[in-house]
Amino acid sequence: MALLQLERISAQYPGAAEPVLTDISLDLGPGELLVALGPSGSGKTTLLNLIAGFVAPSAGRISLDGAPVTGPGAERGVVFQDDALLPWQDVIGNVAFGLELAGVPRAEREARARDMLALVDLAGFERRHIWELSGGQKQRVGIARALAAEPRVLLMDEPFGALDAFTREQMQELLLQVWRRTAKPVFLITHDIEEAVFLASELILLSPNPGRISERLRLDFGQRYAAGESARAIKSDPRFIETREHVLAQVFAERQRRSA
Ligand SMILES: Nc1ncnc2c1ncn2[C@@H]1O[C@H](COP(=O)(O)OP(=O)(O)OP(=O)(O)O)[C@@H](O)[C@H]1O
Repeated sequence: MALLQLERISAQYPGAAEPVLTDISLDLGPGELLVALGPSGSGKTTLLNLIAGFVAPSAGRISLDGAPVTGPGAERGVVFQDDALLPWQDVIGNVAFGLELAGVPRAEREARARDMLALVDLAGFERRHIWELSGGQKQRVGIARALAAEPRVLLMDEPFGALDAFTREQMQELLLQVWRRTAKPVFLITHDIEEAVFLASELILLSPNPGRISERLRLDFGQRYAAGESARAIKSDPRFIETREHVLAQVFAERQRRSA
């Protein structure tokens, strides 16, 4: 059964002549990693904000566990590209911050924060200051913080977009490990084709003006990585290359159609 369901969603910003998204239907099932890939302006962030409850749809229905989504909620944890960590708090303070606001007692919230830091391979970093961390480590703190609230789904808005290429690959691998360890369903948006193909168990391609789903693909490269195959072996597999080229061709064909 779908945990998160979008049925024929459209969205339009006040005063805009055109809708930003039209007729978006998708399901996120348990243990899935759904990736939305699209060029700038195709409405990726809007789609994530609709699911997060930051923006309301102009038509259609969004539900989580069968209940309509009407605003933000702790059962949807969000990780942003530039994770706004609190500079005056140490690492564990940042991860436990939401739990503190929710009134969870100190011993319990610190125990949970420690577990989440271990999950993202940051055990031993609890008392570090935020300014002592690299970009990739900050993103891991952001993931640990989102998971600490025990959300039903994790929503990720271009989470690795600001990282250098090497760190970005490391973070993709870390995300797949976290995904395997927690079985947490993930919805992630990106404009990086290789990242999308590597991570997704289901990939949706978004086209702009107005944003809509132009193709859906079921993929298993991320599952293969999570099951122990090396990232290098997967990314040099002819099937991976073929899929990446197919997606690239779709994106270019769409761009050509638009400029014709
Ligand atoms: N709050 C807003 N008010 C009005 N228009 C907006 C708002 N947010 C986004 N838009 C418009 O909606 C369209 C889609 O934006 P959105 O950020 O969802 O796309 P995106 O695919 O995430 O793009 P990018 O990859 O550049 O972040 C753009 O034309 C943008 O100008």
